[in-house]
Amino acid sequence: MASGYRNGSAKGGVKVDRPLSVNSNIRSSSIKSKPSPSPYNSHGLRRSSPGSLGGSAGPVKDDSAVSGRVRVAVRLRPRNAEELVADADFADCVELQPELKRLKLRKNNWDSDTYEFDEVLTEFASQKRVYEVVAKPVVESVLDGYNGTVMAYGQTGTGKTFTLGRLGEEDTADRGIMVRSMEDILADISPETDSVSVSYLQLYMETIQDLLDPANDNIPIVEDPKTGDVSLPGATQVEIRDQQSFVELLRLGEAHRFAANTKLNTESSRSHAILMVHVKRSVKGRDSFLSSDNENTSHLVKTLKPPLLRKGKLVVVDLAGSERIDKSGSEGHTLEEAKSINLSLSALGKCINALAENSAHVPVRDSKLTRLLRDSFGGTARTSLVVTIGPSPRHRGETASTIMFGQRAMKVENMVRIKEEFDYKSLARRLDIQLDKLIAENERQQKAFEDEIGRITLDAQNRISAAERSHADALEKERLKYQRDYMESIKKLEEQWAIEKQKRSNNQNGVGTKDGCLDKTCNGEDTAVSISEEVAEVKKELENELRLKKAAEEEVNNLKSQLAQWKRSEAAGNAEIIKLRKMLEDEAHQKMKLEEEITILKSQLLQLSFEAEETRRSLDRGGPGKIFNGLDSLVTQVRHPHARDPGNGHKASIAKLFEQVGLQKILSLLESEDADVRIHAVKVVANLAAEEANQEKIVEAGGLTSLLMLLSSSEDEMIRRVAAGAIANLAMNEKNQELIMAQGGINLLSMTAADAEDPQTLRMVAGAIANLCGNDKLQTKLRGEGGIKALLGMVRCGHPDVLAQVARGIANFAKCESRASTQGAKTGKSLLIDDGALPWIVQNANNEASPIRRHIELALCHLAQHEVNAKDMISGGALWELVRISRDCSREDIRNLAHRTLTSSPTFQAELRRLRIEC
Ligand SMILES: Nc1ncnc2c1ncn2[C@@H]1O[C@H](COP(=O)(O)OP(=O)(O)OP(=O)(O)O)[C@@H](O)[C@H]1O
Repeated sequence: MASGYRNGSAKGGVKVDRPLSVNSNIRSSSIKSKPSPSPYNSHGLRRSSPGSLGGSAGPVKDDSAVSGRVRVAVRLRPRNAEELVADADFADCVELQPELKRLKLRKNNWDSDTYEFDEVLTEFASQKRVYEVVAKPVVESVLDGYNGTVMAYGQTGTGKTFTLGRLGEEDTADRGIMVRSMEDILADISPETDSVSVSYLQLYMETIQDLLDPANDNIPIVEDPKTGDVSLPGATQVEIRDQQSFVELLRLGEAHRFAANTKLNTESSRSHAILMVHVKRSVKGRDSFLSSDNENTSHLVKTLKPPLLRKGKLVVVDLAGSERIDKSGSEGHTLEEAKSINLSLSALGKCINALAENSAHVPVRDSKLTRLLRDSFGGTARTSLVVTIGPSPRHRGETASTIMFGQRAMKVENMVRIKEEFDYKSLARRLDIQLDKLIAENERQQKAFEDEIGRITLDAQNRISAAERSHADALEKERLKYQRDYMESIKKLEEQWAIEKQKRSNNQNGVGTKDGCLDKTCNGEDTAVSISEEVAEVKKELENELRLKKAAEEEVNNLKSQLAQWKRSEAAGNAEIIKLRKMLEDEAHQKMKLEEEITILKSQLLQLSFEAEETRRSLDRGGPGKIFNGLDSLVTQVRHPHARDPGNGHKASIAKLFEQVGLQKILSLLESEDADVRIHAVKVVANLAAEEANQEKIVEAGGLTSLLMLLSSSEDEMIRRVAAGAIANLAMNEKNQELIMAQGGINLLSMTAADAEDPQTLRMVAGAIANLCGNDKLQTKLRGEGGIKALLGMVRCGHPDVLAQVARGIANFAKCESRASTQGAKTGKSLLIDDGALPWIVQNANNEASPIRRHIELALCHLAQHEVNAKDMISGGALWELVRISRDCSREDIRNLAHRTLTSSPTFQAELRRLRIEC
């Protein structure tokens, strides 16, 4: 409202309290002038009567706001019974000059102030006239799509409710503005395209209550920050279809309104009542282009525009009475009510003053009343105010204050604006109907088309069958004709033959005349010759026919065999296609399997490259043989106590020792009585075992067995540590791995692991087991003999070197398992999971030591490649780690592997979807 109020200007040039002499006869009288006509001093209404507040009407442009001053009428109530008695000896405090639209407020018997209003309604003014001048122009505006307000202000008991809310059920002449407004609205709208709905509320003690649903008693005011429009979406809105239901609603609302019996009014309203009438109208004429009868759909689409919807809102406000608390005799709760009413009315007064004076600040937020009326004063609505006054000189002060309120309100300029918007809903509805029609039409055409095709096909088929039939008939006729001709010619020939035969026998019987005999004989011979020629010819023809028939039969047979062959080859072709298709499917299947294998091989390659890198780093640092670095000097001390040969001489001296002493001898020293010698011997063996070239010889010579013996029998931890280191070196070779397992190595290593405290011993043991974990054939045995548990048991020491070996062992094991699962050699979930490795894996998946982290990341990827592990991994929290690896792992290849693994597993995918995690 603040902006709305601020926009108000005093264009009307209202001069308040500036005395203006209008009649020299009236001494000391003064006129409080009516504002000079503003260029926009009309309501801009087409239908308002000349007597309306609107005055001369001018059209309002649809799309722009125009200035519209608040119109104010004053209405005087007739003396009531009490006043007729109490004020019998006194003149009224006001004198009205309706024709001049002036009101004189008596100061005393000889002096008065004169005020001009837009309309002055005497105590004799009918309700009809009051409606027509105060409200009708506003109602018409609302019907045109503007917001409008009609409000009554005045001292309690002066006729506000009488003016606005009278239902007029006993005497229709008494109908007030609310009832008459709805009558006009319902008469003007079209029920097919327009709608009217109402809300009825009261503002009581700063809370807004629904008069149509009193339980709804704390309705918030919602202000659109863009448009400044105020609405009460929490209020009940009832659609009105007829006047009777509206009157019922008003009666219902009135029954819920707070009222009290005060000294000044037995039925005094203690709340501000607000009736909101929402009028929605479709603007005709603009949407004719949407006619669904239009056959030409392209034309329809080209001209498609949404229809316009005009949304006018009429707000009728029956304010609670302004009153002097002492006069109204309010006390207790009624006193509180009175204070609240006065507070809100005074907030309204302040806002109107600020607007009238074009003040920069309008205190609109001081009360709910002013917030509700922000559009009515200084906003976009057409506003008409009726100030009601009583005649009693005893209430002159209140009457004067009401008049001043009205005078100031006359200075408030609103910028009235039409509320018009595109009716997309209606457009959508229409388009839906249009679309349905088009679809139905399309279906109809489609059906007609299909019917036509069917008809043509049937017709063609009939014609073909008819042609085939007539062709067959013709052929048959032809055949019969030829057959008949043939039979006839045979018959003729036979007859001829019989005649000739007869003739000949006759001739033979007539022998006696020599010449005649001779002649006859001669003739008979000629005839016989010609007949036999003819017979020969017929025979020839017959043979020819038979040959042709045979040829035709052969042709038919030939065609038949061709057809059979063609059918055979078609069947063969189909079989070939099926075969090829099957091959194609097999190929696709094979390809898929190969792709899977490639993925696994890639992951294994990754593992191997990682291990190679680790080994290289380890070698750079001194490697697993680091603890043996001192051996050279130790051996030298045993064998050559004075020698000092560090660095490069180390390997050379061991090799020399190997050559000089011989392997058997060195190995036998492992069982020496002398503990020192045993220590040095085991170190020498360990050093030799670090060289791949020596490993086979050591094993062949029984070195592995001796080293394993040392693990089980030696009390000395150093010996056990070095022996374990040597075994770890030997365990790098696949053949040795099997031997170690066969000789119960895993048990011995497990026992050593369980007893040892020294991290370096544990590191050696873990390294040995980790190497064994990398052997595909030993998986089940290693696990069965407790290898995984031994490995996991060593994590208790917490030393990063030990943890790195454990992680390597787990990664090796997971890799082998993954390989076995892919090849179908293993079903069921991972033995690592069965042995409880998952929690440690998950816990260390993000270990800050990169060797541990990398091994575990790889182990997780291997485990995740098999759907059978997915559920345990999810419940164990491994999914989060996989997601982390797929996002954050610094190694792109591992990152990609994790991502591939996650996206190819349906179980992981389902869980990720459930958790709404993008991967
Ligand atoms: N113009 C009028 N002609 C006849 N009677 C009237 C007129 N105006 C008011 N009255 C009567 O005066 C009394 C008080 O009127 P009304 O209740 O409308 O006053 P109000 O201003 O609404 O009072 P409040 O503010 O206390 O609610 C009613 O009995 C009403 O019938």
